[in-house]
Amino acid sequence: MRASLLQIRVDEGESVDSRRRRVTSLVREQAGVDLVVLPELWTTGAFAYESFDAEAESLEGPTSDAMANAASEAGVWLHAGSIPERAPDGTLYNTSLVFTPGGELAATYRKIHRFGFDKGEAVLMGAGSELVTVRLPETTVGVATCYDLRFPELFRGLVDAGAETLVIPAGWPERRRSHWTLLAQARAVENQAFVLACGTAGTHAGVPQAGHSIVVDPWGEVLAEAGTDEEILTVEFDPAKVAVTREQFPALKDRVLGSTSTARRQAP
Ligand SMILES: O=C(O)CCC(=O)C(=O)O
Repeated sequence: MRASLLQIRVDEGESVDSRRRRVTSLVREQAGVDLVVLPELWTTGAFAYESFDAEAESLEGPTSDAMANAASEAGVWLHAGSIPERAPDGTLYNTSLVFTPGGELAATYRKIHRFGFDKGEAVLMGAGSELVTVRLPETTVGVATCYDLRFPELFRGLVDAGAETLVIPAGWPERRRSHWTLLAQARAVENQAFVLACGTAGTHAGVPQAGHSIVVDPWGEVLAEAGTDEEILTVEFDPAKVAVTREQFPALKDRVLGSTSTARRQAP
């Protein structure tokens, strides 16, 4: 299976419209790969909080339209990263869009863990609540977004739902790049799954982006890693390696869920 991660440069020197046109062309040029992945909130930038409201769109908005057309023109599965979605009730969500090679919207995922603590995305957007997997011909993809990477229980839920390849669009800051790489490898090792994590390049809202999009195999080996600037990272991988790894080193079968009942019995 071949995948291209499009590590898009997101900075204020380029308008949202111009970036949307540029990214649409880049997706069209990926004909021949099976899966294309874009980063989180690449229209606005993940830290451009003040533009979320103005640039929010519905699931039938300009980004969704452009991505549907680009996916069908290229004939690829497209994880189009995420958009600031305005839901019918007015709530904003950080919503990922996955398109089939025919350009149909196969799945949406509203980011569950919002970043910012008591500001930014955490107060401007609503939280998703549903785990999402998508069946591709070669593999079952589990989707998560950026800050979700820090929450291993979400990924265990995706594995329980059948995920073999974990796709994670992000707008991860340069300041915590070491966490990004470490956590991507950790999620791959502990879940014995491929991890395809696609970040952004550039600087927006004063936050330099880490870049370093990364593809990790179920043994934790890094198959490909981008630099810091805009880059297309194309990688070939064998989805069958997930079953082989899980069979040869069946750690997932040894999961034991802890219980608090023992501790309660021992309490005075
Ligand atoms: O967890 C981090 O360090 C970065 C998360 C983030 O930037 C995001 O979710 O947008």
